[in-house]
Amino acid sequence: MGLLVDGRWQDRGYDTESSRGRFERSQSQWRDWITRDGKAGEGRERGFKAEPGRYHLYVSLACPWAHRTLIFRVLKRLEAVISVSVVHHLMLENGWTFLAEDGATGDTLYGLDFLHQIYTKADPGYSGRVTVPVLWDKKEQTIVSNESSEIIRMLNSAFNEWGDATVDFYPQSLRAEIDEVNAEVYSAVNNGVYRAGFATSQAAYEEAFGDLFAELDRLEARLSRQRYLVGDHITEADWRLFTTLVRFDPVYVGHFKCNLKRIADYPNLSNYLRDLYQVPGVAPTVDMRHIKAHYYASHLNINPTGIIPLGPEIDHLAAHDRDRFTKAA
Ligand SMILES: N[C@@H](CCC(=O)N[C@@H](CS)C(=O)NCC(=O)O)C(=O)O
Repeated sequence: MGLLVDGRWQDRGYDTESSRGRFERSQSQWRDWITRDGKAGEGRERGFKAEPGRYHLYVSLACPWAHRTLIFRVLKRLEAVISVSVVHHLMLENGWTFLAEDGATGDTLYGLDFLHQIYTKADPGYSGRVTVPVLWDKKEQTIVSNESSEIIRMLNSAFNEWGDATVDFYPQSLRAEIDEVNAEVYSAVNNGVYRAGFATSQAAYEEAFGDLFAELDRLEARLSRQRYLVGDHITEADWRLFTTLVRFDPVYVGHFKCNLKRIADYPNLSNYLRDLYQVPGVAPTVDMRHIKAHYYASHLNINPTGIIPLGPEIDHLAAHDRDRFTKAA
């Protein structure tokens, strides 16, 4: 694990010393927008026009943030419109690499060795973390965005001419509620598992752990009343929660010490997880081998032997009971 400083790669972990053992996620630095007409996003200078074949995603199948973008690409039917490269699941001294083994594709655009070279191709003086997902513009040869929450909004609305315009995961009328749910889920759950797992003080771990399970209890109650997080239609909020839930029992319970309960112990959350998993197109985006191997073998500060546990056994294709809401409606 490392980062770029003035364009030079340095092998360094997260600094938790200055924050009393707390893991604090850095802000993503590339925040431009692809729009239908090519106008720059609000407060931005560079504009990017939606065009088929122009853009590319660099993802890891292990990463929950990158996973969101893959789900949107599939469900918005953008596979032929936006191409993808998959990094290798191991992230060690060189960060994410393009070793083309075990389901990783290599860098299908330039044949580079490391993801950090994509960042320095876009900005030779870049300082910061080298994260997936990256939304890349093949025409301008630059990064449009490395912020998954914004990339999924672009995929949701900018490419409707070529994708499925009937699918809208961020409808105007639900935006305020979606944003509200996202904010809670982000800090306590999506980022919460990392705050627990990467904490280097007992107090920081316990704080994250408390926030996480309090929020899972609230979500369990919410999902006892309605099929999805925001009513009876799947929205962006559901996909953002899904990518954390699907990793929870196999990885976060053990590796990140989020072990008060498993998702399997929450009837509504576990049925909801199966419901989302069974949406056509979603299952192939879930690569449990990459997920487990990445976390357990890349974070050697947490798991020094790199041994990847074999369990648990989970059947995401088992029946779920979520139709009960639709039928009652
Ligand atoms: N805010 C970013 C976070 C992305 C992120 O942290 N990705 C992780 C993988 S799960 C990563 O690439 N980490 C490498 C690092 O921090 O050095 C987003 O949502 O896109």
